[in-house]
Amino acid sequence: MAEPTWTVVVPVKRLPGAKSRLRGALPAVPHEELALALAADTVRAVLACPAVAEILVVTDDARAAAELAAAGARIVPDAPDAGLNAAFRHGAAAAGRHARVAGLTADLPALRPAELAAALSAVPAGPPGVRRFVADAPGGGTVLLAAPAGVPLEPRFGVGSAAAHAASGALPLAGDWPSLRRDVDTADDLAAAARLGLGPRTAALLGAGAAAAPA
Ligand SMILES: Nc1nc2c(ncn2[C@@H]2O[C@H](COP(=O)(O)OP(=O)(O)OP(=O)(O)O)[C@@H](O)[C@H]2O)c(=O)[nH]1
Ligand SMILES: C=C(OP(=O)(O)O)C(=O)O
Repeated sequence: MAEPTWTVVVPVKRLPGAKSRLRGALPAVPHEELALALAADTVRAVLACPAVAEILVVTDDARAAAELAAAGARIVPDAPDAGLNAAFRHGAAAAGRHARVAGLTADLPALRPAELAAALSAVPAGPPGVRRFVADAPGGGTVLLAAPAGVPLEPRFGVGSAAAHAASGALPLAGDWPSLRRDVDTADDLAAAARLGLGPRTAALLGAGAAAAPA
């Protein structure tokens, strides 16, 4: 059984500008509803993960902040307002020096708490203090970056981030965690996530045709 030792930092962009590659994927659904649903299902799964002590959502979006705080997240204003890596660093700083911090993207609507727990449990607790990352399903991006206590997160998310994290000394975690690796950037990604089983907020938007994840 995983111990609740991790602080997970999840950045959420202001909804009107978020998930721009997904705009129009569900023509009947306002885009901001979809972006918020992806984040809400991600946060819900993190909160249900037995390895997680606290979730910090870094956002300046008032609507996302209200909903995710009500769900149980601690909201950290995106004071740097300088993109996702600055938001990750800011959240990690708010977590404190003694926390084990993991950064997670907010676009994982199929995430299963047990897969997140398995990935976090695969991070060695002791020396030498190397950061670990989980690449996304295509392999080029990153969904999770974890640092041992006292080690800076040093996030390098963005295009080609898996290679950037490796080049910065982080090691990949190799587990078979399909729901963790399934980030949603495009309509095809959303269909792939639906095949895995979506969380309830995103499933409701897709309608009765989408498979809901088991509780
Ligand atoms: N707080 C904060 N979060 C961000 C920022 N930029 C991206 N994010 C979040 O970082 C994560 C990964 O970002 P992307 O997958 O590139 O998401 P995106 O920028 O919303 O999507 P696109 O517009 O399609 O590039 C998502 O959880 C975003 O909400 C930012 O400037 N501030
Ligand atoms: C943020 C990332 O990319 P994407 O926008 O493709 O999810 C990443 O993989 O680091």
